[in-house]
Amino acid sequence: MGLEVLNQWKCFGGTQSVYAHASEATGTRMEFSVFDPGKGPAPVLYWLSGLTCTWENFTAKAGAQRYAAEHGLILVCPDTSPRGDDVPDAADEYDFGKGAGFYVNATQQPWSKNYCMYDYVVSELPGVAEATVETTGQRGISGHSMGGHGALTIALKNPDQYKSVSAFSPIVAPSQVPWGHKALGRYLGDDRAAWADYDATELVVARGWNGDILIDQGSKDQFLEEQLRSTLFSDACAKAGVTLDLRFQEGYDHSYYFVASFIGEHIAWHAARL
Ligand SMILES: N[C@@H](CCC(=O)N[C@@H](CS)C(=O)NCC(=O)O)C(=O)O
Repeated sequence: MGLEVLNQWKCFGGTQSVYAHASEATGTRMEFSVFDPGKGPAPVLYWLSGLTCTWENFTAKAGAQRYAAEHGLILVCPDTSPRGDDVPDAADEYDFGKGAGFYVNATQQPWSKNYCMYDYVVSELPGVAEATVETTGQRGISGHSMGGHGALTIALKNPDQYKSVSAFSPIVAPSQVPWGHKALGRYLGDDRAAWADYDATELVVARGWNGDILIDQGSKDQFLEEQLRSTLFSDACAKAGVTLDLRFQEGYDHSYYFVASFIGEHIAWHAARL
């Protein structure tokens, strides 16, 4: 399967690339970005973005390349859903359909044909993205909001594949918040047992985590109380005996200004563990 180079820029001594390919998991053309510091084999940090995003939000707004170059990490950022005219969507809803794949494998019609973002990120993207760079074989994962949910659930379910996990403003308990009720209910159906397999708060108790976890959460995040509810996850980690550093950052909101303010610390944190 061919890889199309959509763009390449020199950036902090390395290369920022954007690629497209035909995905087997989603049955669509998928785009993703890769930053390579270009100094030989490096670990890979996967970044999963939030609602309404593509690979571009993090790549253009977070300012992560400076720190990735400094610490010698490759960055890979996928899209947040399948795209294309033939892909079902909920056009008037920012929190469902395109731009809102929730990193699950949908089981319900009409979503199940294309909305297989879990398989895409876990089983297909690493092979495709890592063929463009030289890696050490080590992988970490992080993300923002819906992407924080993706990072936590994917790491907890695949500890052999991801050695480090962190998140910004993550959805930690989709089974208990409106964004999650809507997305999991429609992608997975009414059976709440199926939701538990994509719920970090449930997964950390069921599976544990052999390492520590870092979460940054803005205290003035407009979604904190209704949708994010970070302390549900810190309570679950305490119960599971998992070390979580949940940092409430005073005065910060949900935006990429917040992500940009702390991404350097997350990259250093991952680099120390990979
Ligand atoms: N008010 C936003 C709600 C969605 C939102 O805040 N999305 C976050 C992730 S949950 C984001 O990163 N948006 C894109 C950006 O800030 O670049 C909208 O409707 O676009």
